[in-house]
Amino acid sequence: MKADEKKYFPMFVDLTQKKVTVIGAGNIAKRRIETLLSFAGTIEVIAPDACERIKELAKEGRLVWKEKEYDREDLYDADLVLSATNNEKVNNDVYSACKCLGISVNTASNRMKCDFYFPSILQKEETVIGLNSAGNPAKTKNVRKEMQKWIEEAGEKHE
Ligand SMILES: C[C@@]1(CC(=O)O)c2cc3[nH]c(cc4nc(cc5[nH]c(cc(n2)[C@H]1CCC(=O)O)[C@@](C)(CC(=O)O)[C@@H]5CCC(=O)O)C(CC(=O)O)=C4CCC(=O)O)c(CCC(=O)O)c3CC(=O)O
Ligand SMILES: NC(=O)C1=CN([C@@H]2O[C@H](COP(=O)(O)OP(=O)(O)OC[C@H]3O[C@@H](n4cnc5c(N)ncnc54)[C@H](O)[C@@H]3O)[C@@H](O)[C@H]2O)C=CC1
Repeated sequence: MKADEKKYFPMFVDLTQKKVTVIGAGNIAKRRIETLLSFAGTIEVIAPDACERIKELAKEGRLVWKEKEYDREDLYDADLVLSATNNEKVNNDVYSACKCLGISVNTASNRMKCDFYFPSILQKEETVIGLNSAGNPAKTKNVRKEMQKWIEEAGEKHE
């Protein structure tokens, strides 16, 4: 099957007892961590430098930031790995190591190196809507914005 003919199955996964290891602590890592905060048991971030928000979350004890460059050892106790550094070589190494270790991995810089795609998420009470467009993030972002409007409008109608 060609990559652009694939469809991704929306499996709703229990991460509450799992450890998610994020390599990199820039914009993309931050965006994804903000989403994961209410779902994942433990979040560990590996990066020599982190954006302000990630530093703040580390201070608040909501994640663990290891201020260092990535080593393969960082992956050993991970249940799920997100690789989001701005260094393609590092992202590729994280991907290869995870494949050897049997850990599910997402590589933000390369759609071909993902066991799963990171969803766009909408939440209302206990309902979670996860969106994916089989590798078309711009489309997903537009659909998310449209749906957000519908949900807000529907809420207003019921007030
Ligand atoms: C395949 C996928 C794999 C994965 O990473 O999971 C992937 C891959 C890549 N994205 C890239 C670029 C951008 N991605 C976004 C945004 C989002 N990307 C997300 C998911 C995914 N992105 C996965 C499948 C998505 C699907 O099919 O639905 C979202 C849903 C979730 C999230 O990131 O939180 C979030 C929208 C959230 C929302 O707004 O609701 C924006 C826009 C922006 O940032 O504002 C840009 C800028 C340009 C543009 O618009 O295209 C690049 C090139 C990187 C480079 O330049 O090197 C790659 C690499 C590649 O394609 O190989
Ligand atoms: N999938 C997606 O939605 C998108 C993916 N991207 C991809 O994500 C990558 C990251 O983007 P941003 O977060 O904006 O970059 P950024 O420059 O904000 O952050 C990069 C982070 O990687 C860390 N890093 C660099 N070398 C490292 C190493 N050896 N070990 C551990 N951490 C290391 C840095 O300390 C920094 O925290 C981009 O290179 C791009 O390819 C970009 C836009 C959207």
